[in-house]
Amino acid sequence: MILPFHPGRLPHATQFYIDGAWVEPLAPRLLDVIDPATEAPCTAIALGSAGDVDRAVAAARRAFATWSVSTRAERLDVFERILTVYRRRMDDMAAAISLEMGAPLPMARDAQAWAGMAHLEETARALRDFTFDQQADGMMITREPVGVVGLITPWNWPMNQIACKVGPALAAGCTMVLKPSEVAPLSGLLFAEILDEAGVPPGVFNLVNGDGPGVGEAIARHPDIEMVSFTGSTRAGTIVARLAADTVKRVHQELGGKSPNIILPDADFADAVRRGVAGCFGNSGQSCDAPTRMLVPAARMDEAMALAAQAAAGFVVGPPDGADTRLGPVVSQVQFDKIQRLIQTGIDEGAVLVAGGTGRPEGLPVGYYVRPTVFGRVTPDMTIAREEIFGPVLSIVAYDDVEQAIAIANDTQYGLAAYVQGGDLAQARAVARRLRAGNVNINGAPWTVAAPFGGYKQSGNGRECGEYGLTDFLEIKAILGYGPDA
Ligand SMILES: NC(=O)c1ccc[n+]([C@@H]2O[C@H](COP(=O)([O-])OP(=O)(O)OC[C@H]3O[C@@H](n4cnc5c(N)ncnc54)[C@H](O)[C@@H]3O)[C@@H](O)[C@H]2O)c1
Repeated sequence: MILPFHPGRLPHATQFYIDGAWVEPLAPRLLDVIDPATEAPCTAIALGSAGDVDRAVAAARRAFATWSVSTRAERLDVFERILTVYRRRMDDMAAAISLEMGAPLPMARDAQAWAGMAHLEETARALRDFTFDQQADGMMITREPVGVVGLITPWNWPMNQIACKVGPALAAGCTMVLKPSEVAPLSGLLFAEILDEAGVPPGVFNLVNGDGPGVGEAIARHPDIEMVSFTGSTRAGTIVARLAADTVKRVHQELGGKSPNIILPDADFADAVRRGVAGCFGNSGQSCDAPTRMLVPAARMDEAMALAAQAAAGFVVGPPDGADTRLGPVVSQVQFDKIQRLIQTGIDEGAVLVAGGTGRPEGLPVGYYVRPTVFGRVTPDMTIAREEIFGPVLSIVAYDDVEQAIAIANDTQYGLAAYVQGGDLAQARAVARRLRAGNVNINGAPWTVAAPFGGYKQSGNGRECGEYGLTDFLEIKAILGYGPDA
């Protein structure tokens, strides 16, 4: 059994991890960390400034001289040590994530904290087999670390995102400054403790907490940072890209989504609808790749609405440590208010509410709890079919034929993920190829950490996970002079 996390277990919450040591911020400024289940502060962190970023970048720059030329074996050894400590502290990590962002404890352990470990394992595997040098056509093509990197992460899958950046940066030979989300900073602090105990060389990994304008923007514009890898909203991602342009940084963005889920006419319909509802509501709807637009044949809209409403009723909302809880609170007042506003907009624009609605679920007057909500007869132009809601809110949209389904699916500024359900696998695969998204899942195929993850269009650029993630942290150098007359 996982015990709820006590913030007293994080003795360095108001410090930063720079050059292998816990240090005080240059100018103390505190921010309460709010437990979304109680709406009360559970601890406080320090918010950093551009000066703190300078210190961290200087440490990373010094460490780059040695870490960038470390051997594969030395890096793999560091991964092994990190994983040993991570596995030992897995329950602590799960409890910290549950406290900071509200995930039910079992999910916080078996999905959230687990994902961090799985990405580190997969990155180590990719590193073991990776080809850094290739000789061909009189050249040596060699892949080298891109340099000092800035990593900015969100609150919704906090360790998943941190591991997806820190892992490949380490494997590539980069040194780094991480800024976790200030909304959910406990897991990042715990992760820094893990790397410290694992003996990651000083300066290779640095953590500065802070908000977007104070620390995120200082990272984005810093002249001594060569690349910034950002996961978060499209709004903040574009600010980062603009600020990074002056120093011609490489910018890797993992941004928002509004992913379609096409249920083809020959799918096992009841199963597909139920799976779609579960996919949309998981993590209280706070996943960038959630299938939030369910596309069904027009003739089966009523059936889809009934099945989805029935499925929604099975999602017990409650406190993260509740025995029956499937959905915890959403992360913050800001998110709660945004979701409420968008549910109301769905009603106002004429979508048919078949489950949930505005207000808190019965019996949960405190905490950012949202009613699992399903709208039917949503048209593609409605706000709830276009905007990322980031809560447990499903929109069911009708299509007349498969061509129209594909057109509706692709009619979005986003392109992160897509889903296809169908009996004829060849047809489902053909539809998958026509969807403009970085990940397409057919018939609920099991997820794998080896799958490259990233967006088309305004969902971002670059790819994370495994070998593809590692590649994104490398520069390519051609050394001519390997020909027959060299
Ligand atoms: N594509 C993906 O892989 C992926 C994964 C998870 C989340 N997301 C997206 O993240 C969003 C939710 O996360 P969020 O609310 O934490 O996003 P957010 O953009 O508010 O914050 C993300 C991070 O960016 C920082 N930030 C905010 N403003 C900034 C600025 N001006 N300059 C630099 N940094 C800034 C924040 O402090 C935080 O660390 C959703 O849109 C979701 O789709 C995408």
